[in-house]
Amino acid sequence: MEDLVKLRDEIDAIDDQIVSLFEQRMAVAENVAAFKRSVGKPVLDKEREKIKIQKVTEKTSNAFNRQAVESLFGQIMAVSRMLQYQRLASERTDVEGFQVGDMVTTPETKVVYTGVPGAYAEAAMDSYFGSEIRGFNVETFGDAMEAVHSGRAQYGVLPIENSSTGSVNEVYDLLSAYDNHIVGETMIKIEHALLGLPGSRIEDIRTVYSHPQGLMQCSRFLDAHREWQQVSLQNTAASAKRVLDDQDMGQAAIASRQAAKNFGLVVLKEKLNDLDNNFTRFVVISHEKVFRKSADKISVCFEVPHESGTLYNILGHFIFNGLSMTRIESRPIQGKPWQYRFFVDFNGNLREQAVRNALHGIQSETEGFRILGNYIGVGQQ
Ligand SMILES: C=C(O[C@@H]1C=C(C(=O)O)C=C[C@H]1O)C(=O)O
Repeated sequence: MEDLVKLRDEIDAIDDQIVSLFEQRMAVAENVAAFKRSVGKPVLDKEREKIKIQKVTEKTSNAFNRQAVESLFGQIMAVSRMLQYQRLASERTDVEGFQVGDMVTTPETKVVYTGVPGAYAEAAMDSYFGSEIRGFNVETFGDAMEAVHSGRAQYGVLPIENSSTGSVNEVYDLLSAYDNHIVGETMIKIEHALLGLPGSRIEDIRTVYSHPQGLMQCSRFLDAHREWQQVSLQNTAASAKRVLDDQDMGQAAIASRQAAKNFGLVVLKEKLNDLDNNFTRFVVISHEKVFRKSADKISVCFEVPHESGTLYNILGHFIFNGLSMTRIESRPIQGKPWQYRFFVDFNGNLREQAVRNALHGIQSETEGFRILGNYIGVGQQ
């Protein structure tokens, strides 16, 4: 025991030196930040870091320490950069052109959703905006993005995630492709039903239409009817419309009860989803770069270089600045096999310094960085 106390004393003495040297190093890093600001040089200097790692690892005496020193200095330089980003971010007044603003709607405000009346997106629009707006529908998610981008609609409502089947990939891809921004979100409970023509019976069904998500969310029910042909359409309400248009007793749609009402269909079976707790989260988008003072959730996207440890370093900016991530998603980058664009949601407001620090660092160390929006998040069930 005596020995352990002695050894720990030794470690303590060494640690005192490490802390003191670390603080000296950080003070120099601060001067580096001031110099870089004066000449307009970026914080990250990959070449210098590479040489640095080479030099310090050469000074080690065995393979274990070589790897340990590489990792340790990777970390030391990462915090040195974070300090520099903090200094530089505190001088910036603007965050990517986002302005504080309120969402004002009037009975003339045009809001676009995808699908035909009765689509879940229409229900999401109603739940977010109420009835005092002018909603209109388009066929595809791309059409909705385009309508918001061109100003034909002030807002758009698009599904982004389902609690049982996950992300709506196409909407993620459109969010990164278009210069539109998330200004709100809403969540609705999805309850699928099997809809047929009046007089049709489950025994006669041969073809079932729905959105791919609708088919996926009812996979257990459909498994029990494997002889049915499953056909994907743009959205669930369009599937109901198809059944009405074709007037074929052998066809059914998986859609909402509301869609049955809208298209004069009958409910052949209710509660089709595998899970009773089935929610879809919708984002509200706008072409304007606005956020509310009370906004508490931020979505960003970026690409990281195809090198080991890069994502780890980027996520370090959230952790180091005390920000809590709520979601991370990745999508393949078109034309760059096995490279990914990441989408991260985290809690915060663009006016907070910690958020600005983190975003400045992430922006500087990634490609194609974008703030997708800062909005009021809905409680995830
Ligand atoms: C301190 C600097 O800024 C960054 C941090 C480094 C470090 O802590 O050693 C090295 C290179 C830069 O990425 C610098 O440019 O020297």
